[in-house]
Amino acid sequence: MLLRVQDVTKKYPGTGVTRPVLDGVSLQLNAGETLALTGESGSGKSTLLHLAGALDSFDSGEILLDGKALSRLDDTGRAALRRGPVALVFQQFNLISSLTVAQNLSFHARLGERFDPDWIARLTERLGLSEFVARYPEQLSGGQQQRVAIGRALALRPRLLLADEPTGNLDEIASDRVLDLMLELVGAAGTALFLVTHSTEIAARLDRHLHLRAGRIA
Ligand SMILES: Nc1ncnc2c1ncn2[C@@H]1O[C@H](COP(=O)(O)OP(=O)(O)OP(=O)(O)O)[C@@H](O)[C@H]1O
Repeated sequence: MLLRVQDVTKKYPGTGVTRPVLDGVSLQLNAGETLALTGESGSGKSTLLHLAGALDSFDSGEILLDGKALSRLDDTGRAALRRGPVALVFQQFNLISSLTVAQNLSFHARLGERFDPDWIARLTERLGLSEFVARYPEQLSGGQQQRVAIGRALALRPRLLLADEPTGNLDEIASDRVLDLMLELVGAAGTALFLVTHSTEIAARLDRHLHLRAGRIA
């Protein structure tokens, strides 16, 4: 079992909201498996993804990644996770504006000492980024930036890719193409994918599909 979320609850303090945002959520994800999470706006999808990526803390329950309890990790342990086993793609791509496409693609992999030039060359080619490698993010379209963000995450050959609406800014055809590529590339890297989406069509293409309703798996 790669990811195990056990009865997790989460409240955001200071908001005056007493109902937990996540209210006893449990799920499991095997190595190499793809899982879609849908749910209405505000149902807690992004919160759950953030918790799985050790970006935020939870109030009770436990999240185990490769058997490691996330509640017990300190900042160093959390940072180490994101330089190797776990990679994230969010709707805001967070590309580094002072680095070229080629440098953005290899940045995290170099930091995590997982730089593999052949794999990055394959990602660059498959993601259709070859002609843009010398450009800076601001010289790219939104869809091109999105593909760089996906490539940068996969450059790590992570065990788990957490993706929050990674095709949310694309039209249907572009979104299908990017999803095809993501599925191909996570398959090639043996990476498990945990993907938040509003689209039931996208969700249907993954191995499994869970739905979150008001902080609970429906
Ligand atoms: N940092 C925060 N502080 C306080 N409340 C928050 C914070 N982040 C999210 N929330 C609240 O938690 C709830 C769940 O938010 P979350 O972003 O997880 O939902 P979501 O299902 O991903 O929504 P969407 O589909 O609109 O992105 C919402 O009611 C939101 O207002």
